Amino acid sequence: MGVRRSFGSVRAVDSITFTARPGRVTALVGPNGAGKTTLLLMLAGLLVPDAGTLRVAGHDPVTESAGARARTGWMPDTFGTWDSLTAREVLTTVGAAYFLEADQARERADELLRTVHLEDLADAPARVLSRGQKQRLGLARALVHDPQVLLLDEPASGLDPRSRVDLRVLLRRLASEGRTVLVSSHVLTELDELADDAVFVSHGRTVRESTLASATGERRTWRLRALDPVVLGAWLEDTGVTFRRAADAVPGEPDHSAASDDGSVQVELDDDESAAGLVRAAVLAGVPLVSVAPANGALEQVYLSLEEERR
Ligand SMILES: Nc1ncnc2c1ncn2[C@@H]1O[C@H](COP(=O)(O)OP(=O)(O)OP(=O)(O)O)[C@@H](O)[C@H]1O
Repeated sequence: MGVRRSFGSVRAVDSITFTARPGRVTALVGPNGAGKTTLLLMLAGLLVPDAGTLRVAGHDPVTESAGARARTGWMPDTFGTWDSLTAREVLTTVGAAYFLEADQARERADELLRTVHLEDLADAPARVLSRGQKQRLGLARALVHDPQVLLLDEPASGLDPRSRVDLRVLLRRLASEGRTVLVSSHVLTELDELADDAVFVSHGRTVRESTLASATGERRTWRLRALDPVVLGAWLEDTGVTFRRAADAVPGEPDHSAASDDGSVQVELDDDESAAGLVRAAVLAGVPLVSVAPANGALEQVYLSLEEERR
C-alpha cells in the first residue's frame, strides 16, 4: 500500500498500491523506468521501501523477511549464475539454502530441469548456457522451494517461441494450483493470453488496476476486411459508422499495426456486443467480410489509451 522508494533524487516508486491474488496471474505493465523492477525487488525483500507497507503471502518482506522469502520465488530479468557450477548444481545449491536434504534437493533439481527442458544440459557449466537457457534455469531456481508467490521480471525475454509457449503453460499451471503469480513484461500481446489481472504503473505510480476480462470488453479499435473494400467502405458510410483506412490510420503518421495496405478499415466500437452487431448487419447487407478482429490486444489498447491520457 502506497509504497515508495527513491534513489537519490529519483523517485523510482512514488506511490504504488495493488493486490495480486492467489490463483491468478497478474501482469505488471508500464513503460521503461516506470518502477516495475524496483517494486519487484522490494517485494522480493532485496530493497527496503522508504515508506508504505508490503505483504507477500501475508508476510512483510522487511520485518518478517525469513517468512516472506520462504514463500517467495524471485526471477530477476537477468540471471547471474555461478558460472563454475553446473545447471544441476545451481539448483541443488539453492535447495540446500532452503534447507532441503541432499537427496531431496537433487530430486527437486532433476524434476525442475525436466520442467524447463534443460535435462540435457544438467551437467553443463552454467556459463555455457545461452541467454534463453539461463532464463529457464532462472525460472527453475525460483521454483526450487515450491513458493506460494512468484515474482517474475521479464521472464520471457530471450526465450524462443516454443519456450514462450512452455512458460505460459507453466505459469498458468502454477496459478491454477493456487499460487500468486506476478509478471512484468513489455510483450503485451503475450500477457493478454497469460494474465487474469493487470496493474498499470507509470512514473512510479499505479495508474490503473483491471481484470483482463474487463479490458477485453472495453471500447477499442477493430479491424475489418472485406473481399471488396469499396463495398465495405460504402456500406459503413451508408450506416453512419465512422471508419478510417488502416493504411492511413492517423493522418501523417504511418500505422505500424497495419502490416500492409490490405484494404482493411478500422472502427472504434464500444464493446464486444457492438462488434457482434456490426458483423451481423454487414453480413445481412451482403458485405463480403473476410475478417473482423481487434486491432490491438486488450492490454495494449488500455496501455495506449493511458499513454494518450497522459499527453
Ligand atoms: N539503483 C538505482 N540507482 C539509481 N536509480 C535507479 C536505480 N534503480 C532504478 N533507478 C531509477 O528508478 C527508475 C525506475 O527504474 P526501474 O528499473 O524500477 O524501472 P522499470 O519499470 O523496471 O523499467 P524497465 O521496463 O526499463 O525495466 C528509473 O528512472 C531508474 O533509472
